[in-house]
Amino acid sequence: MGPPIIGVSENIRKIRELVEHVAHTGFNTVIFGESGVGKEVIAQNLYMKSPRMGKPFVKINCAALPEGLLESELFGYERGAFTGAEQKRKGKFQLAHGGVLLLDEIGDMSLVLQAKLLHVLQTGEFAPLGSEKDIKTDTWVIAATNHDLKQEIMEGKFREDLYYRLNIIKIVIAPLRERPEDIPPLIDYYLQEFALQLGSINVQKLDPHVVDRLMRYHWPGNVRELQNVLKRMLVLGDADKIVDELFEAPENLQQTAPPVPSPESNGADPAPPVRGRNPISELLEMDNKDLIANGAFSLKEAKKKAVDKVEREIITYVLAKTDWNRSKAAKILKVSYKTLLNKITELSINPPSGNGGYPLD
Ligand SMILES: Nc1ncnc2c1ncn2[C@@H]1O[C@H](COP(=O)(O)OP(=O)(O)OP(=O)(O)O)[C@@H](O)[C@H]1O
Repeated sequence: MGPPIIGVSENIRKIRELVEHVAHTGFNTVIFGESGVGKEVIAQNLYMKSPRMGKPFVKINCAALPEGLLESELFGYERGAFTGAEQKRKGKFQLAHGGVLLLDEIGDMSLVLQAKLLHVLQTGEFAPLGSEKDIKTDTWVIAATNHDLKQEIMEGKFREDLYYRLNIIKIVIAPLRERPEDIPPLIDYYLQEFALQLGSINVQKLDPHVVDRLMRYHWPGNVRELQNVLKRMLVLGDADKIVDELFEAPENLQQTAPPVPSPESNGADPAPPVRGRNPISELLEMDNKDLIANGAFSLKEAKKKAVDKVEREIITYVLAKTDWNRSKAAKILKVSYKTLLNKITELSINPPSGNGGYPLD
């Protein structure tokens, strides 16, 4: 079964406590959190600490299957229930009987299936497709989602009655970037795990400055992404280069996580900037080393670059909002049409390719 719940943050400590309290109750539970944040681990730990341990733990991803297939996977079917149903087949509710059914990505379930699920939760019974007879099920349903279900209810995409049925216990896992203190223990745990998997006896430790940099990264893929980085480090070595690449990936340039105060600093000292890029080099689109090399940097030059960058961003934003209509954009920006044309040329602002250039305006 899955790993223990690793982490020292307030968020993870509270969740560990909650798991201890909830596991024996079998109350329906919804686990909220971004992808890769550990929703399945929490569900597995709930199961492992419950009296249902040893009975089946069944998982189904509601986002991965089209409605018809998801329905037959959940409830099963009789022979001849639909074209192609040559054999009777048990559904996940039957397979999970006595144990746990994890409904992953519940926010993606269609309204029709939501109604069926609600019925099972209310009555403890369901009928496989093509069957007249109801089957009893004693299944602990744990749902997971990275959607805001309250918002989905407002938009008419998720049933409110189902939400309240499922959501007796609510567990919210914070993204990894909001709990960087969990990164060192996760690193220790997974380096050991992966070293074992690779058959190596010597478990490597990461250099503290590498750990420090990893704590500043914003981890869009959360713990799953951290695992992948650690695997790369074990196989390829050169941890520093791997972290450089992490920060230099184009989608990550603007998104360094806020500095993490070190325990000694009482939060008062700003953390040192990440090597390679910092907010100034970001703004000026230069690497740190170029910034201070051979007189390439002057306040005047820096100011011009920064102003150009801001102007380019604002003008592009307004043009995109006006469907690239320059006279409308000039009015919004309160500059003359001619000034805007000059800026567009000077700053090389073009509509996205495939947009067919500027419309006649
Ligand atoms: N707190 C944690 N302790 C130990 N391992 C963790 C923790 N959080 C996540 N992991 C590990 O990270 C990986 C991704 O976690 P998991 O599959 O539980 O995420 P998820 O939120 O269910 O993702 P998705 O929404 O994409 O299905 C797994 O291998 C899991 O074991």
